Amino acid sequence: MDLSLIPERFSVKKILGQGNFGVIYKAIDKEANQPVAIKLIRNRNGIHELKNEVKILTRLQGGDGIPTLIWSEKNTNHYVMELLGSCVNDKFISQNHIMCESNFIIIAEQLLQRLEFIHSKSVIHRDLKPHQLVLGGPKHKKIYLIDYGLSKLFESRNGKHIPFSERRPFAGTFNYASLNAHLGFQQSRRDDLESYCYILAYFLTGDLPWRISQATQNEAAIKKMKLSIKPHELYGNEVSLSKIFTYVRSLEFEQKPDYAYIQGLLGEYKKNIKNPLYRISWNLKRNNSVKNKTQTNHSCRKRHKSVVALIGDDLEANDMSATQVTNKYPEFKKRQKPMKRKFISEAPTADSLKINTDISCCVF
Ligand SMILES: Nc1ncnc2c1ncn2[C@@H]1O[C@H](COP(=O)(O)OP(=O)(O)OP(=O)(O)O)[C@@H](O)[C@H]1O
Repeated sequence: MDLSLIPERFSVKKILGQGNFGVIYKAIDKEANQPVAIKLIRNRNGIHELKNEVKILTRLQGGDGIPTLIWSEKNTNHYVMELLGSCVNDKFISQNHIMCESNFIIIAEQLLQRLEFIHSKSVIHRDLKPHQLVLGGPKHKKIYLIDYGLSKLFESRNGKHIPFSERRPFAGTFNYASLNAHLGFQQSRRDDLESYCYILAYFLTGDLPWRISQATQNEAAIKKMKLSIKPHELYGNEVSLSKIFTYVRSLEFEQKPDYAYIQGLLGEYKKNIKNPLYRISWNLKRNNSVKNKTQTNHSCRKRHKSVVALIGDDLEANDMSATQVTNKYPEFKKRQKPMKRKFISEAPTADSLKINTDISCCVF
């Protein structure tokens, strides 16, 4: 990586995270005497995306859960932003793809607020996925939405919506992209919300219908499944979540989503949570999360119901950690195998996309 253009003011310490386009470093801002994060693109191919990201981030500054931009300059290969904490997806994977219902609803509500905010600034994200949710703020209890490299303005300054068009190059990540994005339609607010629905299904069940089978790890198969997917296949008996998906799928291209309606449906889901917490907590025992999961009659969970129930009992009776649980129940461990994230330095090839469909993809 070419770190030579980073100003003296910043002293680079270590790599925090990597994506398809960039590497994120932790650094110290010597002037402000505070830690920061630097996003550096891997090669010149990413320069357009970096420029776009800085433009969009500038527009979104001040929004809740939006990383603060600290330093940027034209024609350079990096920018500096506020240092955030762990990626929510990494936490989720480290907890064996289990999320307690309190965390689930907090994340669902906060992500909806982030989307409403960015849409109010005429921005669509176009690459929503669990990796783009990072913890930050006081005690790292808030969800930040990151990575605006593929984002786009959907309306002009005077509020005129971009026109609908077809045969658009794909922008996004196959597993979480909307059906319209697969079909090559111009994206709009509704497509961010469809990706939102897939993120919710992933956090709720630990997977997505098209992720479960290795055989379906390619775009054509994912698109085919999304063409015929029914809400219950994503959310089981969670009626309120199914209603969100049905509503989102019914939105017109230019239609402003009714965020309050979606929030209301999340509220219905929330009513059924016993002892909800008001801040994110990754303490499995305290949240009684595995047991909560067994209480929800969901098709994806049903198949593993007996082993999950045993684990729930163990967690309660023996105060076991998640690692102890997975060691004791290899069947569970096998199911909860963490997804591998493959980092590539070049634009993704068809083959690499077949291996890992969580790679962002866009032709500018
Ligand atoms: N401000 C930050 N503070 C701490 N960690 C961060 C920050 N920004 C990003 N990260 C970490 O770096 C990872 C990669 O960041 P990002 O998604 O911006 O890279 P990318 O190359 O654009 O990824 P993609 O492959 O999705 O395009 C994130 O998942 C997160 O874990």
